[in-house]
Amino acid sequence: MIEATSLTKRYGKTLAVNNLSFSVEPGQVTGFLGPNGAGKSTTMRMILGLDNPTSGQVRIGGKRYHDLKNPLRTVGALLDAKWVHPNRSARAHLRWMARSNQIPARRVDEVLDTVGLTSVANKRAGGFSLGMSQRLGIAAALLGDPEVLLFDEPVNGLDPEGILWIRKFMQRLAEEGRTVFVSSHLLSEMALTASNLVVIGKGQLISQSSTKDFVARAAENTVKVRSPQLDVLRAALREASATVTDSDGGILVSGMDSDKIGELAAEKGVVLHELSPQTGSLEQAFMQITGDSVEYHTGLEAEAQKVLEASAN
Ligand SMILES: Nc1ncnc2c1ncn2[C@@H]1O[C@H](COP(=O)(O)OP(=O)(O)OP(=O)(O)O)[C@@H](O)[C@H]1O
Repeated sequence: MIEATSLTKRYGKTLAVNNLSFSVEPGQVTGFLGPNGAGKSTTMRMILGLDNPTSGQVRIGGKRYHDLKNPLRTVGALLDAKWVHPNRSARAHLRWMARSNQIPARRVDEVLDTVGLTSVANKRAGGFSLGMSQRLGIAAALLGDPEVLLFDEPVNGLDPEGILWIRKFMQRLAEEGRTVFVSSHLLSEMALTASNLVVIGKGQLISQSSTKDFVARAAENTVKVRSPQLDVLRAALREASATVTDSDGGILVSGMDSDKIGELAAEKGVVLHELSPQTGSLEQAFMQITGDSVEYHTGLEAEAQKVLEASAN
């Protein structure tokens, strides 16, 4: 369990993390979502004692990182996959880490096997692909068999196979009862991976909820309607408190789902030519939730679509 209370970090004039409180429970993957520059990495560094809060605190299993007797046995982290001596083999790298943390050498082969790197254990880590480096980083995080695992943007730059592997792996770690906290700026990826979300923007908490609730809130749909009797329908919808805007020869309705609109049309004897829920508005809704000044990567419409498809399944 991770508990942040009024966590604040200032770098000169920049307030990177601002009065942030949240908790991360064991047994599930919790996504840490926010746009680039929102303060995710800074928060993770404070959890790991790599940076000191300006004020507030964060505890892992009730303790501050610096007060943990054997930190690697309590918390493992993947922050930067390329943090490996390039001429060392994967096995030598892990043995060196194990030695410096009083972890038995036999654990090295166990974690290599867990992440599927046994066959390349003696190869130079400097020659590894990004996907293999990520696996090695995860093996290192697992060396102390920790209860709590942190992953900072673990799927950045990975191919679809690598992304799928990491997603399944994190879910497996959570099923084993561990606390898994993973940061990303991609809503679609988090919607597929995490069952809970801590969402931040400009260093502040925007929401902490289940992923399902967050996506439902972000994806509040509009419905497109075409009809030869639009005037009648428009008036009936407004009377029923739905919001109606004209669009492309038809109307867009929000505040009422498609079932209800169809029933209302039937009641008024209105012929419908189209009644289609619009799902592309997730990005906009998400931007509203996360604030006006955030910058997201392009391609979010496609991302939004994937989220909606996944949440429908
Ligand atoms: N060591 C530092 N010195 C000064 N400013 C910093 C430092 N580290 C982070 N910042 C600033 O703090 C803010 C939050 O950065 P942070 O890296 O934590 O965000 P992030 O959500 O992890 O973003 P990204 O996904 O881009 O890494 C940014 O404005 C960043 O420029």
